[in-house]
Amino acid sequence: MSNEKLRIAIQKSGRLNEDSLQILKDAGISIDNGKEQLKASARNFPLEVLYLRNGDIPQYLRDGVVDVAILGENVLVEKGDDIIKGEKLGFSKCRVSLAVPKSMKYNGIMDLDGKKIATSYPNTVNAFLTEKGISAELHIINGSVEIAPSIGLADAICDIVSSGSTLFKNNLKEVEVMLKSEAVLAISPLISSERKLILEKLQFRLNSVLNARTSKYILMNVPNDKLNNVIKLLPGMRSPTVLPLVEEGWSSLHTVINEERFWEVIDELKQNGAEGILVAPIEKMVM
Ligand SMILES: Nc1ncnc2c1ncn2[C@@H]1O[C@H](COP(=O)(O)OP(=O)(O)OP(=O)(O)O)[C@@H](O)[C@H]1O
Ligand SMILES: O=P(O)(O)OC[C@H]1O[C@H](OP(=O)(O)OP(=O)(O)O)[C@H](O)[C@@H]1O
Ligand SMILES: [Mg+2]
Repeated sequence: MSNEKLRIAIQKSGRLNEDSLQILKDAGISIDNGKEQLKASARNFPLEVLYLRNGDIPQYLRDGVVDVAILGENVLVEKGDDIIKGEKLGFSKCRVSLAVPKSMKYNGIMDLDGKKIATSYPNTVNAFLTEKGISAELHIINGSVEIAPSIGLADAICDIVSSGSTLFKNNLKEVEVMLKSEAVLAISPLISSERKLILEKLQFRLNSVLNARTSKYILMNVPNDKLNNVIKLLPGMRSPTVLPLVEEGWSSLHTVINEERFWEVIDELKQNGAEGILVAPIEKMVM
């Protein structure tokens, strides 16, 4: 057997760290995790994990020092346009937005022409403003961007927004959403063909976890004369399973459904006489 290992970078500490370790764990990969260690190996998968600062990861990918990473899409947009974007991982959802003081009358992006904007994402802002034909002066800071307007450092800011509470607390309002982001698998353009084979195995496992996370296994009892209506509401993996109940005229119907779709159709299921609806989590889902 080859000793080849895939090198993955994940955030050392911060918002992505915990969910990144969790998704690897759910994919059946156990990592010996001395918290102070900056490098660790997986026990049961050919994977070496490097714990790094997010902002440094695009350069490591570019140089081929790491093969793959878990990173916010927003970081790739800012400084990794040569990095290959893989699977979206469904966590750390946020947006990168422009915000101005609540008291400012904002009629459109032209109101920012000639203004000063504080941000940690200069390339993203520049690309956005250039496309709109706006020129502004950027003030680059690495954190606490939202206080810039209140201390007279800038007229507007560009930063990450999620719940909006940081903007609210700083008397700011979101005026333009420049991009939407979530954690993604980021892949080095220099990855070797040998390691690519390991990456494909990792991607297969991650996809099984992701499919399972967004799907539910549902069971319900349905009167036979309504079965066709109910089946039309529920597209399954191939098609639903229908089993007769002991009580005549009734069937038990089993299927897999996207959780959002389930909430969309629940009222119609009930209207069609479905009873005893059970919804169960799925641990892994191989398509
Ligand atoms: N409030 C938020 N809600 C959801 N996701 C967020 C939020 N803030 C940041 N993120 C996402 O998580 C990523 C990591 O954010 P975090 O603040 O932990 O790290 P950082 O300070 O940008 O990076 P570094 O590891 O270099 O210190 C961001 O790039 C973004 O994709
Ligand atoms: O819309 P909200 O839910 O309030 O989230 C947005 C805030 O979260 C991030 O900061 P973080 O807490 O990661 O602090 P940091 O600046 O130290 O990275 C981001 O830079 C915003 O300030
Ligand atoms: Mg942050």
